[in-house]
Amino acid sequence: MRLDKLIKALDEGGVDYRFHLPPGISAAEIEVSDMVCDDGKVCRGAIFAATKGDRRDAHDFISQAVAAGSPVVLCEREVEERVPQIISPNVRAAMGRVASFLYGEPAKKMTMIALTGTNGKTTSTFMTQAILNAAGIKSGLMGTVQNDDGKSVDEAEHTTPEGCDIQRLLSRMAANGCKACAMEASSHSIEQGRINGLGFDRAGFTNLTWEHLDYHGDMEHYFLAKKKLFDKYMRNDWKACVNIDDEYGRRLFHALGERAISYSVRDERADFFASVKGVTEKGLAIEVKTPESRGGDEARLPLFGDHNVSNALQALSIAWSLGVSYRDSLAVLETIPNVSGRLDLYRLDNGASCVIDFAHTPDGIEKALSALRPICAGKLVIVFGSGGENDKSKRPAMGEAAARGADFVILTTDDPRGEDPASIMAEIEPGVKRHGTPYAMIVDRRAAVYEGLDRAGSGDVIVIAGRGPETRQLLKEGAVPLVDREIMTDWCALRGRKVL
Ligand SMILES: CC(=O)N[C@H]1[C@@H](OP(=O)(O)OP(=O)(O)OC[C@H]2O[C@@H](n3ccc(=O)[nH]c3=O)[C@H](O)[C@@H]2O)O[C@H](CO)[C@@H](O)[C@@H]1O[C@H](C)C(=O)N[C@@H](C)C(=O)N[C@H](CCC(=O)O)C(=O)O
Ligand SMILES: Nc1ncnc2c1ncn2[C@@H]1O[C@H](COP(=O)(O)OP(=O)(O)OP(=O)(O)O)[C@@H](O)[C@H]1O
Repeated sequence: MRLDKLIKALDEGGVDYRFHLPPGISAAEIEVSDMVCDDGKVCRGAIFAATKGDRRDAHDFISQAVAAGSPVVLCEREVEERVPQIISPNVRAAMGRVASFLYGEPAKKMTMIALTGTNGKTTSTFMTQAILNAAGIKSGLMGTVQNDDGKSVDEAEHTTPEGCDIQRLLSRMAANGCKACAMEASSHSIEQGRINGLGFDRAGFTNLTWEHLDYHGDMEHYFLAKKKLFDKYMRNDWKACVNIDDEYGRRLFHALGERAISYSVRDERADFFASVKGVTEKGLAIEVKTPESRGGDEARLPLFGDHNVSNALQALSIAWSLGVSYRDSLAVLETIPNVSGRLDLYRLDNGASCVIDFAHTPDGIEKALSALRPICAGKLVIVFGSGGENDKSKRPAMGEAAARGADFVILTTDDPRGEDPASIMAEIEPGVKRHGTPYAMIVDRRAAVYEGLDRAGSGDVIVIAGRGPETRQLLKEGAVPLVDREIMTDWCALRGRKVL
């Protein structure tokens, strides 16, 4: 796209910016084709968006970006480099809007769906995408685990990418024939304006529990950040699907009025309701009521836990609101593959089971353990830690949830980042001590998992929680490769055990 055309689009789109064009440069002679916010990713023709982060001010990298081929910068103050400058007071919040015009407003070509909430976003987003794809509505996906542009799948860096990365991904989805995009909207991304430049046709709210209070301060502000999605980012004729089993979900449901569709695993009056009729080692038998049926529709989900029934209802209600029959959706959910690292269950040849799960909040731990209790004939053991340099207040509550739900707790290291792993464990420990559950503290994660597996005999279930499919452990010294599933398979190899 020619720069003068982009500038015209920004003017017509009402974007708040000031344009600085150094003398002797013509905007009509500059081609821009991409936008990045990391100077290491600059290629010829890419606009460099200079954000201010927690650690660095990217204005310091503008000269490197220009040298690498950036013909234009999006920045917060005029800089010396002799390049055209799109100047905006908050680049992080502006880049999504600017990039949306650069990439031809790709979101407008698709049905846009955003799912928010503390837990369950990834799972519900996967389910929604699978249902839409099966219904012939080709759908892309953006989320914590991966980004899918309709052709290829890449590992994700963030739950919700930066604004320019969102728009680039959407343009690839549109080019690959996607008619919809199901994405996760984290509270950070809403608060920072990473989703600016987007409008949504459907949004979902899964739940709001203790997490990210280091960032939001308290639950009220955390809720208000999530609520902004529904107040500021919805298009005409939007609908929202809301979990009314959650206290904040009920509040949101009442605030949204007739736009809201409710779902519940507790309250039969909800628009979508499901109850668990049976639990086996293969999953759950559920009965479902929808706005079109009075109940009696049965389905077998290859998943565990009420929380996954809730996630299934989130996806079912979103798809139904887009015209997909609930029976077709249930058929898809009956064969849905497990989302990587979400209650991945491995049966070992000694009769024990090992489960890898991403639970990293008090509620996630509680839900994961209560999902596994019905299929645990023996002892339920949990191995987990808590991430460093994020919400410290949740640590004792995580310990308490683990001690309440498990028969044995092993505290260990998660991603300590710059913090001392033993100090993090010491902050979880008081919560564990509130119950009489026996526990151990083993700093080295591999040794902790080995200890859990060594303890597990026939009928026992050991849950390795907190990291799901993550591949790198973030230590003070830097990132090291570490995959929980590989620790389990290494243990099997060492002890001569097999995964069945
Ligand atoms: C690692 C880290 O601390 N990152 C925080 C930081 O991001 P940042 O990328 O701006 O980092 P920075 O190092 O300060 O760099 C500033 C800018 O300079 C650029 N740069 C930097 C170095 C360089 O050599 N060249 C260069 O161009 C960077 O690309 C960046 O644009 O500053 C941002 C603004 O305050 C934070 O949002 C961000 O948190 C990262 C993204 C993060 O993961 N935050 C978490 C809490 C988060 O957002 N999580 C949610 C999911 C939450 C959930 O639901 O669980 C998410 O959506 O991912
Ligand atoms: N609906 C739910 N309610 C409570 N806990 C859940 C729910 N769904 C999943 N969990 C738990 O939370 C963990 C993370 O689930 P999932 O990845 O679907 O959520 P998320 O919202 O994407 O999380 P994050 O944004 O932190 O990646 C799961 O491993 C499980 O232990």
